[in-house]
Amino acid sequence: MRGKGNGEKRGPLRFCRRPSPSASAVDRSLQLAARHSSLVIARPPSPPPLPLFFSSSFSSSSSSSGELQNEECHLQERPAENGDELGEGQLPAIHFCESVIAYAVGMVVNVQQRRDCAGGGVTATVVVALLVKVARNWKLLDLSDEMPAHVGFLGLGIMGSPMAQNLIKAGCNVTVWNRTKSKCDPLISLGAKYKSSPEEVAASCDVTFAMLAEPESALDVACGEHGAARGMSPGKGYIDVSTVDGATSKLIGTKIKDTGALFLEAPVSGSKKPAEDGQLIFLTAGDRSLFEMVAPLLDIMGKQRKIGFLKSSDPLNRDTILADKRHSGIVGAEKMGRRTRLSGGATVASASISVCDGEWIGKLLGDSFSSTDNFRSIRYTWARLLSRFFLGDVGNGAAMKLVVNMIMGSMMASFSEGMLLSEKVGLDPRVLVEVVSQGAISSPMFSMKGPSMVQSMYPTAFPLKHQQKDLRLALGLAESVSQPTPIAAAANELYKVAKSRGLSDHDFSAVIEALRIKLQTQSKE
Ligand SMILES: NC(=O)C1=CN([C@@H]2O[C@H](COP(=O)(O)OP(=O)(O)OC[C@H]3O[C@@H](n4cnc5c(N)ncnc54)[C@H](OP(=O)(O)O)[C@@H]3O)[C@@H](O)[C@H]2O)C=CC1
Ligand SMILES: O=CC(=O)O
Repeated sequence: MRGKGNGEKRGPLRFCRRPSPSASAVDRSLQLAARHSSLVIARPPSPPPLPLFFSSSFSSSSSSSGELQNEECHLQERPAENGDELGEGQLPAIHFCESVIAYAVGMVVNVQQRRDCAGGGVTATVVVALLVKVARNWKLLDLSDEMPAHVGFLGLGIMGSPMAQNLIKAGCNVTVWNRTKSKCDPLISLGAKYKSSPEEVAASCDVTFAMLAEPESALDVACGEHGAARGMSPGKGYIDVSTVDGATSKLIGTKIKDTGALFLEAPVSGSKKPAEDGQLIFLTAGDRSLFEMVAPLLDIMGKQRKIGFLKSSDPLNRDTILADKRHSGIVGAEKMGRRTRLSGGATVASASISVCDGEWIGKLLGDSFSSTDNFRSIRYTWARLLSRFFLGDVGNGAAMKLVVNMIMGSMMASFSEGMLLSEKVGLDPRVLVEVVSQGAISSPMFSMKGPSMVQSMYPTAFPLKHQQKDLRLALGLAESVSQPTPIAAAANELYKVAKSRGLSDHDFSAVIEALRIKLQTQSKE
């Protein structure tokens, strides 16, 4: 028994239960016992199957209106890696133990009663499972996953606000601070507490996230006069999710760790919309134990995909399905009939996936189905692909983020150049966007931003000034290992021109305006 109610102290760090626990093995045992009682007594619960991990790549096609029509998911069997976790379908160990306890005690009761008929076994197992459930509800037996009870959030800009909001909506106890206090108000109205300095937030919370503009503000908020470090102490944790360079991150990490607290750098990939939808990718490094403690929080803010595998006696007739954490069940799958033989002899099918709000579509294993209930009768296992990566020592998360954003900044500059060239030679740039979206260089970024770029509109998701900052920091990183990066360097110059023309707070796709200015200047000469 581990007593740890909401906010209760357990050692220095307080934990609470996950806000939305998934159905436990006991719940499932009860459902199973009710529906297939012979299964419950016929044999003890099976051990968790060996973990299977798959890498996936997605390509999407879009309609002429640019709307996402479907996604195709290709899977390849691969060894387990950082960021992988087993899904529920594979019975995490804790749920397995619960089932074993329920079953074993049920058998003991059964034997003591000297009843060996099936009905007695079922009754005993169901009674014990019910007792376990009651004990769990009364916190006499708590086998659920845990997460830090009090969460601080510093920096409520484009990214920080929706991230903190998702934590609040998920039931976390969140305390916020932002330099401009008015940005805290919408979160306070959702239930967040407010403190007037980073120090006070850190002092009152178990873990504190920070999402600041650039290295200087990240450093100031963490280590300044009333910075978070002053409120830190052993058992607490500081997670900096801002995009900064490795040196800044190391400095912040050292100051935090000097207080006895734990530190994790965790910059995110994904912009305003992924932050709102809880679909971010976390690139973490630092204290592994803090990474594990805050994993449930990262999963609230971050992307999760669940890939299911229908079991079939015919290895050539296995199907893959994809679930999305925003939906309670599998979001939908449509059999394509295309199958791929993969390395190691494993065989999985390709399936095209459509999100359809909980309703089933398509066909699996040749059977039509239209409801979640129908699906539940099909045996399947699934792996959870999590979008949080633990990359080792502090600095590696920052470096990964800078490399990714260096590529992104160059891609956007190149896309802009192509759009202007297509215009110049008399092509319709809207058609270019469509052509690009259908081919090998398609990217959600081009499909999302292309249509508004054609209209010279740049609604801010990722501010141009931050993209230029990332290019600057990436060039510094390259310099530190003497690697030439001519393409990124050229792109950086364009973003600098855009900044000097007052486009800092526009979306980074406004870099096309810097090219336009160059064209106009040239034609005047
Ligand atoms: N937007 C995006 O698509 C993404 C951004 N990022 C990165 O996340 C970080 C935040 O980005 P985003 O939310 O877009 O940026 P915003 O510019 O919207 O927000 C910046 C935040 O930093 C605060 N801040 C700035 N300077 C200071 C300072 N001197 N002292 C205290 N606080 C300060 C701002 O406070 P105030 O409100 O008072 O100005 C605000 O809370 C950046 O590092 C960015 O590169 C990462 C992934 C995607
Ligand atoms: O840092 C920006 C992003 O979109 O990721």
